[in-house]
Amino acid sequence: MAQPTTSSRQNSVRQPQPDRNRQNTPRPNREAVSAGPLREKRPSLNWGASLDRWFSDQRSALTLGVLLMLLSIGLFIAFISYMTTGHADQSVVGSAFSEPLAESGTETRNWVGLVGAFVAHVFVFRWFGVGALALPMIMFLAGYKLTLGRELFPLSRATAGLLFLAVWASLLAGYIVLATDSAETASVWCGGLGYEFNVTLYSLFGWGNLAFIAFSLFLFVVYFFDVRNIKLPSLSAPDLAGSLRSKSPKRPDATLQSYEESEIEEDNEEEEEPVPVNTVPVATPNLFVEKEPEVVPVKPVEPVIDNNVQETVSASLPEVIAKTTGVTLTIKNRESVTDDSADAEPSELSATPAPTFEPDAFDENDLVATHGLYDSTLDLPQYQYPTNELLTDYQNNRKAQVSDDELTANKERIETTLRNFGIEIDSIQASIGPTVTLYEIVPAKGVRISKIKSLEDDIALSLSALGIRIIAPMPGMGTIGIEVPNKNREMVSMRSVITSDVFASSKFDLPVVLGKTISNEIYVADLAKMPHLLMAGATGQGKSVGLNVLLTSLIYKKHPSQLKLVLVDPKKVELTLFNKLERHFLAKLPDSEEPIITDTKKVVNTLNSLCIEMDNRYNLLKDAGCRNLKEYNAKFTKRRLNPEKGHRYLPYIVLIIDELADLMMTAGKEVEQPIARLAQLARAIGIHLVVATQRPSVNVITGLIKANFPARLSFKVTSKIDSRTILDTGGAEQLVGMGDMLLSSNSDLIRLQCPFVDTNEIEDLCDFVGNQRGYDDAYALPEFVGDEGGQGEEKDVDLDNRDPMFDEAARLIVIHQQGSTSLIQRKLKLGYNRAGRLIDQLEAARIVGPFEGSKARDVLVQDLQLLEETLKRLKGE
Ligand SMILES: Nc1ncnc2c1ncn2[C@@H]1O[C@H](COP(=O)(O)OP(=O)(O)OP(=O)(O)O)[C@@H](O)[C@H]1O
Repeated sequence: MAQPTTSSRQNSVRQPQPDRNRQNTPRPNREAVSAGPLREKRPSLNWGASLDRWFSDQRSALTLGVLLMLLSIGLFIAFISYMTTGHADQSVVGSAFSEPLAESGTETRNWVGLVGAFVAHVFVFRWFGVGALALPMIMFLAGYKLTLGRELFPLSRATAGLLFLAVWASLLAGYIVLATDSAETASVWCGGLGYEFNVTLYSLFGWGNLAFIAFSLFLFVVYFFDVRNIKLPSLSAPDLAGSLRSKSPKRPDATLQSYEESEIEEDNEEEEEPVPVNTVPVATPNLFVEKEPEVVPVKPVEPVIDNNVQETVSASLPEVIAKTTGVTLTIKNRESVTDDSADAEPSELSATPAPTFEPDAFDENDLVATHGLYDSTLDLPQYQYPTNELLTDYQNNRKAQVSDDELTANKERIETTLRNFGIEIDSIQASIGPTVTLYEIVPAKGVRISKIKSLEDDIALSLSALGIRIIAPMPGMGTIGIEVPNKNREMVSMRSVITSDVFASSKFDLPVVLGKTISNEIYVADLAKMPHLLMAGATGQGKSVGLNVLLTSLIYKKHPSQLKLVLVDPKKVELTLFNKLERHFLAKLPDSEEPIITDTKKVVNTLNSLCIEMDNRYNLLKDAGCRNLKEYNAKFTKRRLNPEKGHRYLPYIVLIIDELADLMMTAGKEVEQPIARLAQLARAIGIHLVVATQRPSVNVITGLIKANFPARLSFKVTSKIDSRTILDTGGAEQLVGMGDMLLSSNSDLIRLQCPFVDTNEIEDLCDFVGNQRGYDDAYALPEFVGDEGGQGEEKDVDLDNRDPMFDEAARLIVIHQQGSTSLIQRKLKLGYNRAGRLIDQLEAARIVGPFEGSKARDVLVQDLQLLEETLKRLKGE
């Protein structure tokens, strides 16, 4: 027989085929189809792919989902019906195939007819008995997921659980049926499986097979709920009552917020951070709870009866066990709690503090599939980025052109001056910048560059201009540059740079627009890469405007959830306008009233607090196996980091200090050390420093500070020495003020004109942002108790009234030999305040040494044995 030719096969492929997915899959270009190698495109050859396509088509999923739900309801009714009418139907089902169908159909008593009776007969009578009900439940859950795209309960776990219960219920019912000798009437409850199994087991163990059935339940509970240990209650009656009460009060539909509100009422101090208003975590507490779960300690709890709160949580299996047997199971697996009980704090299920609680079944794939990527901006979903109209359009001042006459005259003067000193030049070219014009000279062969450089003052004199700067040689150009200030300079408006393409399309992490270069290009830098910036400039030369420009750039580009500012303003007036951003962009110490720090003592505390934040962040990065903030946040966004282990989205923190000189005078080493420490280490974890000073002298910009600030920016300074101090080279003393500046970064020196932003514009900007809905409070930095605070508190520590977690914390500290609050915080999952109180108590008990700045305290007890003795002594045993 003639085989079809290749072309005839191709033709058959090109025949119009009914394709259900046509609307979803882009239709291939006709020509491409006819011209391309068609053999590979034959859809009929790849069943797997077609099936995949069919499933990925939302219409198919919807159809299948609804079908499954309908079937599950039908089956459920059929099974229930069979359990009541099964006996009557058994003969009908038995004779169904020997008699006409219509006849059998009319005889059947099942509510879902003959089919219902038949299916129920198989599943209920032959197999699982009452356990068969699990089947329609599983089908319903699967159908629900397919139809609505989300899960009522985690499907795989629910299926596993229900399948177990199906078998187990059948076994238990089988046992009861056998024990009561009621197989004749009640075998429908246990099904064939349960009955036969029990009969077999009975012949082996007698009535002891109940132990087997009970043990199988125990095994299931252990593995399904990942139970690690059983704590027999050593609690007194009120303790137990307290502990049970502490876990049960819950509104059935309690959102995370409402839960936290009640927590806040209980212990206001425990609050660590403003609760982010992120809709995703609110709806699904299984996901990103930004607040660390607090372990509920076992302590006598005063009965608190809250009328709003009812014990309506559907008791989970471990709870039932706990209530009925008095044995508390410590549950490790968070997901074991069903969806609505996921509202519950994990540790609430344990009557004993459970520092070992580590939810490890954190299935990020499931989470991303169900909820999508984490979006920090959903904290403030309505937030509007500032509009360009808030900034003034300085049309009139736009261009200050240098006239041709001015250009030629300057060129000639330069040439003459150089010739007068015996220097010949081959060519001279001018490029006009906003503030200065650069004359680029190609010197004749044999001219020594140093000679030209030494003529700086003479050239300035002949041009009768201030602020001439000679760049000899121009880096990478083979020319010599002479910068001559323009008579009429251009004012670079903030609006013109913000609206520029370079800035608008910038993908930098922390883009800051620093100004215009000499060739009129807009210069945008990434503060995250700098990674810190030192700024100097004599008074009135544009430093404050420069800081405002920097802040404006960041506020224009960043969402409040991504950036926090710590503003230090010892001059008290420069940054006050930014007060309005308190609930959006500012960060402050928990106890401080003012979001902008003006008091030196507070500055020291804030800097140390940032060091703690840095340490905390490093610990988080270490746990997450990430090298820097970007990787960490990317991982968090993909929901691969478990918030219950303390992980959270980490915003960038930019610390701005407006006047370092003042601080160095009043606090010296106290500020120098944390600044240097932050500058050395904080880049990777997203804390960046911008430090400005009027006096760039060596006792302000010390070697320690300078070494850690590779990017430095100088406005006009008063002397060459100052210029050297800040830039390591002269030149800043030659600048012409009003935002004329030199940026030294990676050994490049660039002259820039800083944009101008006026106070009115800043005011409008801050009003615009500040009037929008923000967080409840400023971003809370970790609490830091200064030296004298620590001393004072020591007297207040009452060791008779120790924290319930005291022993646990002491053991932790001794095991790790590290007296750090953050260790307690992380390992015991406590708030900062409570961890701080614990460390004070540990100090009072002489388990740790006194406070030593941002370093961890000494641990005074060497091993656990000694510690246990100390603990006994404290208890008076
Ligand atoms: N980029 C700029 N473009 C145009 N004019 C500017 C620019 N920067 C500053 N000026 C002018 O210089 C004045 C002083 O600037 P600014 O207040 O920033 O100085 P400062 O260095 O902060 O002074 P101080 O240290 O005394 O606070 C401004 O009022 C403004 O008129």
